[in-house]
Amino acid sequence: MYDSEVINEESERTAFRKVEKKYKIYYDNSKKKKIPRPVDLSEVIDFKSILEKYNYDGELMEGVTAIQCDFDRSIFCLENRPGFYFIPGALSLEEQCQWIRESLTSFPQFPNRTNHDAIYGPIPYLFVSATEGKALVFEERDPHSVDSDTSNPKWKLVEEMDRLSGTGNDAYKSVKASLLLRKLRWSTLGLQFDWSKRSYNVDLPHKKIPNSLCDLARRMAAPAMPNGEEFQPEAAIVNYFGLGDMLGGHLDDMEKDWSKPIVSMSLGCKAIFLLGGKCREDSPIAMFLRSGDVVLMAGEARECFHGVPRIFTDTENAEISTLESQFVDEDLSFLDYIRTSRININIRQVF
Ligand SMILES: O=C(O)CCC(=O)C(=O)O
Ligand SMILES: [Fe+2]
Repeated sequence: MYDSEVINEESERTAFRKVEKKYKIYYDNSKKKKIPRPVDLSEVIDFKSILEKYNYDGELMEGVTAIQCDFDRSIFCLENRPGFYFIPGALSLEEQCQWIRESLTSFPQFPNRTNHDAIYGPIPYLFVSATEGKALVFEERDPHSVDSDTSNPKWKLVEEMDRLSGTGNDAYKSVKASLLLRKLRWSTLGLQFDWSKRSYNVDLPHKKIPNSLCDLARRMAAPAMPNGEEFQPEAAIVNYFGLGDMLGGHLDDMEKDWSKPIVSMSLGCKAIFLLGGKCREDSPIAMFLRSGDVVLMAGEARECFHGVPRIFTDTENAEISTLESQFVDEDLSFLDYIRTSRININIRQVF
């Protein structure tokens, strides 16, 4: 579902893939610099300008509707994608900063799992280690050992200088924490998903999603909940994107009840989101996702292919200057990270 590298030949020819390729970053080779190929963004729906125009004269573009409910932000829907909701600027700057910090520090911590677990086991304090210039030294796992204690990694953090001076022991290999941070692609909160079985495994050790994130998700989900029920956040996936990273077209079909929304929050650099139809042959609708935007996918929209073909990290297009100004007065490591990254937190009710 998340492996954008594995795109089989058939899907190479679909309408979804065609649009994905249109927006994906390609470079034109010049002698010295890699220059991103210009892309025509005129067909990308921009809910920020839709909101500005709506506030100004009450007008909406064709195909877009506004829903009336007792929510303190404007919510837009697409006529031909029932169950899809877009809440531009739903999160305050403080909320954005808070969830960026948590996404980088506490969320990738055991028992939450990350894409690194399969190779390295849990890595504590990855973000801090990266900013302190540390390296991780791994002890080769003994293939005959039957150690099942996954909370006890077989490696230690060392100062970069120690690493350079060498351990003199060939059984060790090392990798810079900063490289692992750049390669962090996802972490999972709450009930853990077993990718190999493509299902939630309630027996895997897990920690509840933090209450404040649950409260936020419940509040955001309310407009899309059937019969005024309360959303129960049980699992979340945090996606981390650097320049050139994309999330291929997929469906999130592992949760039992599709009438409940997926609450999806964008943080950091601006991205293009593609919302397709129920098959890959349906041409997707492209829209911008900015830091603080929230998207809800419920009902029929849960059956629609979607993905993120592009993030923008250049100053003109990333649109994170206000977010940057929040981070300048504190730890600059968050600022460094978010300048070239996007984080998405999507929260699900599983049962
Ligand atoms: O990054 C996004 O905005 C979408 C994420 C997503 O679709 C997912 O994790 O299932
Ligand atoms: Fe998804």
